[in-house]
Amino acid sequence: MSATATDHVRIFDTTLRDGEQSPGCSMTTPQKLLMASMLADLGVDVIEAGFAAASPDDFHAVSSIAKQVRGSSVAALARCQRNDIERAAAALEHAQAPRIHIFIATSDLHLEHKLRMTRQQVLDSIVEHVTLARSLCADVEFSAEDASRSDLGFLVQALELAIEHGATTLNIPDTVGYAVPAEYGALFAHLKANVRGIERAVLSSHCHDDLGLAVANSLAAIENGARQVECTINGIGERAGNASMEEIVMALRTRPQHFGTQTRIRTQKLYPASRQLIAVTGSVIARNKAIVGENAFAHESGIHQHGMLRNRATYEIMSPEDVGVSRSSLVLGKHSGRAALSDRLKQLGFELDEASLNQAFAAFKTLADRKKEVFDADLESIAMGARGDETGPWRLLSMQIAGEIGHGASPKATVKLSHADGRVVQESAVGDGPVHAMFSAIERVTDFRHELREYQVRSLTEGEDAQGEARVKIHAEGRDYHGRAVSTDVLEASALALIEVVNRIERRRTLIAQTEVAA
Ligand SMILES: CC(=O)SCCNC(=O)CCNC(=O)[C@H](O)C(C)(C)COP(=O)(O)OP(=O)(O)OC[C@H]1O[C@@H](n2cnc3c(N)ncnc32)[C@H](O)[C@@H]1OP(=O)(O)O
Ligand SMILES: CC(C)C(=O)C(=O)O
Repeated sequence: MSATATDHVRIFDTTLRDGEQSPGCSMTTPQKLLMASMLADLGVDVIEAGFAAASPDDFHAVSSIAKQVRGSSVAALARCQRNDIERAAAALEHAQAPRIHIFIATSDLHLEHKLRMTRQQVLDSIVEHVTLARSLCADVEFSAEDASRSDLGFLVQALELAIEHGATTLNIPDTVGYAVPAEYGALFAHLKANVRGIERAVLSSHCHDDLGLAVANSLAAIENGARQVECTINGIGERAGNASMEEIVMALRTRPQHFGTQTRIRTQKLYPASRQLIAVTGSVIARNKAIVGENAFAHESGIHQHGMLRNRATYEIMSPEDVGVSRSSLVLGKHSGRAALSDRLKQLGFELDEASLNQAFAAFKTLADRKKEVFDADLESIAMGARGDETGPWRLLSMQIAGEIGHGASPKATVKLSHADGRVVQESAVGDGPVHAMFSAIERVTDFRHELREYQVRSLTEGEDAQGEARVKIHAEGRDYHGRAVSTDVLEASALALIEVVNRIERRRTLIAQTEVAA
């Protein structure tokens, strides 16, 4: 495909090369292979697999990725040195779409103090090494390292020579994260207008985050003609990191009119890719990191939660599902209000009247002042305390235990329950003990499969007619439910605690069904 055949923004992912240059982010070859296949699946256009001449291990990683990855180009970085370029070409031998990426600095600072070369020597080196790379690979990218601090006239000269000798992508790195958006954008506009032969190449940005401007600078480059951006998952990279892929991709997607161009990334895979990188490197990200941070779609304050419940667009500019996060969460904490509490309680199967909700809300605020986050189990306890009578649909009419009780015995329980729809159902079951037998019988009556995770009974009062409390933790339909009931008979309390949970789950199912019908 010619450089100008399409106007989409190519994503050049350098997680495995520049990303790996972040201290603490080294990856083994199998880890790199895992990440590379994830990147290909994500839809990145180019995977920079490494710097083949850096070490035998790097060579092996690049060549393994080149052999295995299909669907994305695979690039290897090389200095303007024959050996580097030949090693890159050798490592890329089996790639479906290989790219040699060569670089040399163009700023006077780097020329004088690092390379100890004159401008003319750098120009000669570009000619020699772009020509060599092109003789070994049809796809050659040239990077003018420290471009943003280079003399503009000299930079134009260097880029023109690179195009003339076969480079098809011209990368303009802000190597030390020094540029600001207006300036970096203007640099691209100038190059687009003034570099001879630029229409034969794709202009590319490569931004570092030393001033926290890597993404803003990349977007300014796109606004001014860049059609490749170099970036990394989670923004990892040398020093403060590189531009973060997920932020660039979602900025283009969220503001299509503004940018007028898109990437080909499958955005639903952004969050899984971010999690996989964290798992591989052990390098965590800030909770508030845009797009993929733990808090990116979490809403805590009452006014926001109230707005979200009415219409998500009030406080969300993109949907979490679009980046692979299953749903936004209303985190219940000290800043939450009644709307969010009532919504979460409904999801847990509690329909509270206004007085009970007010009582629950007061208890919730007291707890939230003491705890950073209030969990579902806390809410269940609060709701159970606030609610008056059991609200069905199942009601216990009678229960009987027959047979011996004790080691090796198999007592039989018979329970009779009524349902709000008019049914009266009786079932029996045997079990290892009376509670087991009774829970099995209730399971038969309600036709509801569950797994008992925890069961506790305790005495609340003293004496022969002491009140016994039973608590159950049930795992059903992918989550845990807590139930509690009180009776002078602990077996009855146990049955009521289980029925309490069964009822909540049934009410929750009804609520979901009603919501789906309404939607
Ligand atoms: C901005 C960037 O991210 S650039 C990429 C950074 N990545 C890496 O450095 C990859 C890991 N690097 C390495 O493993 C090693 O540095 C190696 C194997 C590449 C080189 O190691 P050494 O040969 O010991 O050189 P060393 O790292 O000390 O110095 C770099 C040399 O490359 C030269 N050099 C730097 N950039 C270039 C370039 N683009 N083209 C040609 N020569 C270059 C330097 O002038 C220096 O040369 P000198 O030794 O003659 O003074
Ligand atoms: C080699 C180039 C692309 C680079 O990593 C930089 O300039 O930061």
